Amino acid sequence: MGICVSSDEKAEREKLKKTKIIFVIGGPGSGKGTQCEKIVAKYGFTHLSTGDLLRAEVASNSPTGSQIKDIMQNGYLVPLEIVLKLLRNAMLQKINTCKGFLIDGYPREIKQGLEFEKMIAPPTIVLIITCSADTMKQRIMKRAATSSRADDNEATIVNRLETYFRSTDPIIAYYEKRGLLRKVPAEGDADVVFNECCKVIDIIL
Ligand SMILES: Nc1ncnc2c1ncn2[C@@H]1O[C@H](COP(=O)(O)OP(=O)(O)OP(=O)(O)O)[C@@H](O)[C@H]1O
Ligand SMILES: Nc1ncnc2c1ncn2[C@H]1C[C@H](O)[C@@H](COP(=O)(O)O)O1
Ligand SMILES: [Mg+2]
Repeated sequence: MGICVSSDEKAEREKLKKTKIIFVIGGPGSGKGTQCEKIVAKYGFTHLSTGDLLRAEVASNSPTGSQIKDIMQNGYLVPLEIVLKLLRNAMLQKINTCKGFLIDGYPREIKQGLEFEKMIAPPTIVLIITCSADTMKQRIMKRAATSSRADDNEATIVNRLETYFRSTDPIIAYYEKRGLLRKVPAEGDADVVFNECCKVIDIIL
């Protein structure tokens, strides 16, 4: 017997497939959130950061929040099922008003990308913000002075960088092969980086 899909669910899937979806990836502190804010201001897209969704879950003291708190505090990846469920729900909440999605911090592994396509839709492009590990570290340590993030500390940064570099090359190769990858160098000033992001986005509008 086939799986029964309700007409509401079919309509949601169709809407998600028609919406522009930009994955924004890059190392910890590379500037994903900063660029997404600028893109939102110019293009009116909806910004969803998986890190923000997970931090909100921790702050809510839900059972899932308790399950992932230590993982995040130590700079490791949260299980895919948890991240994707939060992300899909957040997308569905915005689908009727959204001009396009910026999915910040996802995918962190190829299987996240594959499962997203199965459950939601393929990305229109994958924007990768690139800078050196030293630059990332310096940016996070500067942010640590004012952020309340439990993972903005030297010990966790080491793990976050290791996690990033271990899992990212296969993601780059996978989306490059499909012609979806767009690289934006991010050593420079945030406005210079933004200018490069705009060149990439203007082409898909
Ligand atoms: N191009 C830039 N030049 C200098 N500082 C920057 C630049 N882009 C972002 N920053 C600063 O670096 C810090 C990290 O930026 P941001 O939060 O956007 O990174 P992120 O990739 O979202 O990090 P995370 O993965 O930890 O969420 C912030 O304090 C931000 O103001
Ligand atoms: N896509 C993700 N998969 C697994 N874990 C994730 C994902 N996005 C965020 N996380 C966890 C692990 C990260 O160290 C923290 C903070 O994310 P950030 O993008 O730096 O805000 O959350
Ligand atoms: Mg961020």
